Amino acid sequence: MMLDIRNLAAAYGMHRALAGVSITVAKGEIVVILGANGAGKSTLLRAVAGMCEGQVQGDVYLDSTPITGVAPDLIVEQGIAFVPEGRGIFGEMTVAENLALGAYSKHARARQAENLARVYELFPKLRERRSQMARTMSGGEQQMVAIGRAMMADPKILMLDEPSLGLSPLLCKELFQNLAKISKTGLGVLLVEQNAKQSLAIADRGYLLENGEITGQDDAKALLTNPAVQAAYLGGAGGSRKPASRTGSDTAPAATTKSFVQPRGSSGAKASTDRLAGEAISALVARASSTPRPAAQVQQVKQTKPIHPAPSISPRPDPAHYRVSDDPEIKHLLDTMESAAKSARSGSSGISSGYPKHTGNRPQAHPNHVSETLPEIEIYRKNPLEIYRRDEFGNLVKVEK
Ligand SMILES: Nc1ncnc2c1ncn2[C@@H]1O[C@H](COP(=O)(O)OP(=O)(O)OP(=O)(O)O)[C@@H](O)[C@H]1O
Repeated sequence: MMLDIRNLAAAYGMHRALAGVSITVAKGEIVVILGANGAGKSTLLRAVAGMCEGQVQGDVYLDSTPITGVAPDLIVEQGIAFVPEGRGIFGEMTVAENLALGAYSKHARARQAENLARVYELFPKLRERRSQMARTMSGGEQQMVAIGRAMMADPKILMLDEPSLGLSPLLCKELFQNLAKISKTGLGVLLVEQNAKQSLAIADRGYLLENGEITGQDDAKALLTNPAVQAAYLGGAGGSRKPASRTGSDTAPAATTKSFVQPRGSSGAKASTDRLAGEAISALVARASSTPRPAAQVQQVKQTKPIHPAPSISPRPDPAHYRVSDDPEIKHLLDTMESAAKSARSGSSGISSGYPKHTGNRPQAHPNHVSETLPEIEIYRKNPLEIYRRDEFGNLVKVEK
């Protein structure tokens, strides 16, 4: 087995995003992971690529070599290339320059010419447009650049996070046909997709990811005809391709979605609360207090009532003078978060003791000690890659994405 993911778990502070995930991808195989928004699909790919911002536990093997805890650039060097959601290509660089960036590892540099020929053969349009600025390319062409750049790393496994996002149906079709061509060259493809129909059509196997856990797996053809998969992902009765959003509609219940894919016991409202779990309560209150809340947000918070039963609600003050920290619901929420944060720091939640491998330099609280000071802020973010180009005077100028 080329890629072997065993028992992978990931958590962002208090929020568990993945648990016990095991997935395999063989040489030349296309494997698709289907899941609702927030199911943990991106976290899974980022964890395998060594780029997860949270704490990761479990084992990942590439051709039987363990790669868990290895730095992202070394994972690329070992043979896993990752095309993130949003592509991440450099708009102010030409197509050829973007492709060349993909061959930065020693191993890939040695095979740069060969890989470039392979990319141009797969995507003849990239050869035609090699001198064009990437930002002036269409969405589909930019996706080709992103995939081409990943292939310049000479990978054994290509991982893609929702590559069809934002593409027209015609371009989606072309994209999936291209992925099928790529797999025929011997690469294993691990794909996260919301476009279940077209991705399953080219895939060999698929996994269903629900609330961070694998809840089903089968041959792609069997999944295509599975009534539950059809209902949840293929526009069947009561189904929805985007059952829950992480952003604006977080708090809206996806009542029409079948429970087969709806994240269990969670909602967007809980997830967004958990995202704040690492931040100091004092900072949250200070930030909230200085920001008058617009009326629309008042409405959203009210919708969280079923999840966080609030104390009785007093009449709303004048919205012009409204301060978030005065809201009893917010106070209740902050109190809950603070006590959760305290118990996590005292070791009772098991999060800090359960994720020993990648916790960085975070100080570990003594198990019996409950700190009286407020929690410090924890930031799960790594520096983005920055690229500079020399101008005609020899000065370095940052190339924007
Ligand atoms: N950097 C982060 N910090 C805190 N929480 C995060 C972070 N990234 C993701 N999460 C949370 O982890 C959970 C899984 O997120 P993830 O992005 O992996 O889901 P997804 O299945 O890829 O969703 P989508 O289809 O919307 O991209 C969500 O609840 C999300 O809010």
